[in-house]
Amino acid sequence: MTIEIKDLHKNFGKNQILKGIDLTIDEGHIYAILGPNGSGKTTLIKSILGMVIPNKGLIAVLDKPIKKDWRYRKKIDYLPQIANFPPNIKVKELIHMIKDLRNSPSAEGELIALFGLEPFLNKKLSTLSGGTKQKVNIVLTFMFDSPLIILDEPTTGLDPMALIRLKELIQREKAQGKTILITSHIMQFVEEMADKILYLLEGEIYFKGNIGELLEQTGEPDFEHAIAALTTTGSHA
Ligand SMILES: Nc1ncnc2c1ncn2[C@@H]1O[C@H](COP(=O)(O)OP(=O)(O)OP(=O)(O)O)[C@@H](O)[C@H]1O
Repeated sequence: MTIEIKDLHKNFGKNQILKGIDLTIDEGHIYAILGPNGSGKTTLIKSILGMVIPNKGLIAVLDKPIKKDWRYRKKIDYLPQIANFPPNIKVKELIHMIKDLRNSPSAEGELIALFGLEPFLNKKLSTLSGGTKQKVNIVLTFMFDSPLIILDEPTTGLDPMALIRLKELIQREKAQGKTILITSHIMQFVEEMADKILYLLEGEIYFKGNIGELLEQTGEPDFEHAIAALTTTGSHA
């Protein structure tokens, strides 16, 4: 398996966000991490990345516990929900900076062409539109060749053409046997991309399974209504 999580707890002050998450993420699948706003999706992702330190529990990535050993991070490509890069640097400078930091082979040229970013390479980040910034972030995420890819709200601000490109890119990575975790509130995107659904509610994994199982369990006619039904009624999976 790629990731194993046991009894993971995270509090922010008195706020219990994750209340005992047990989860196995298998290689070669696309997992959607779903749940209402504030349910802890980003907290779970950041725990896997070592950016949030759990209060209790164990996380192992690629068969190694992540505690006190940060080298595993080189095996993960991460697209954050909100990327905070210095506004005054140019797109090509940012790409070079990230390449230098990672010091791994990268394939940014093809991705720049795929998302039509050539005209923006000499522009400062602060002058870009939201969607163009997101395309730059996608290039930064996909230009390395890591076995695990984590995408937090990857579709934000993308136009239809860029969305099609992103979907092709994700499928291509999956076909190479990579493991991909995605959070998104766009149910059509999730339905098209994910083969496993994880639904977080009140600090626990409330549902885990594929879309067929979700429809069967909720008795709803389609995916969007099934997810909505999990929030309001439903029973533990
Ligand atoms: N650093 C922090 N300090 C205090 N509280 C935090 C911190 N990070 C997250 N939280 C709280 O933890 C809860 C879960 O946040 P998180 O961002 O994980 O939710 P989410 O499921 O990703 O939400 P969304 O769908 O809105 O992106 C929220 O109530 C949030 O306010």
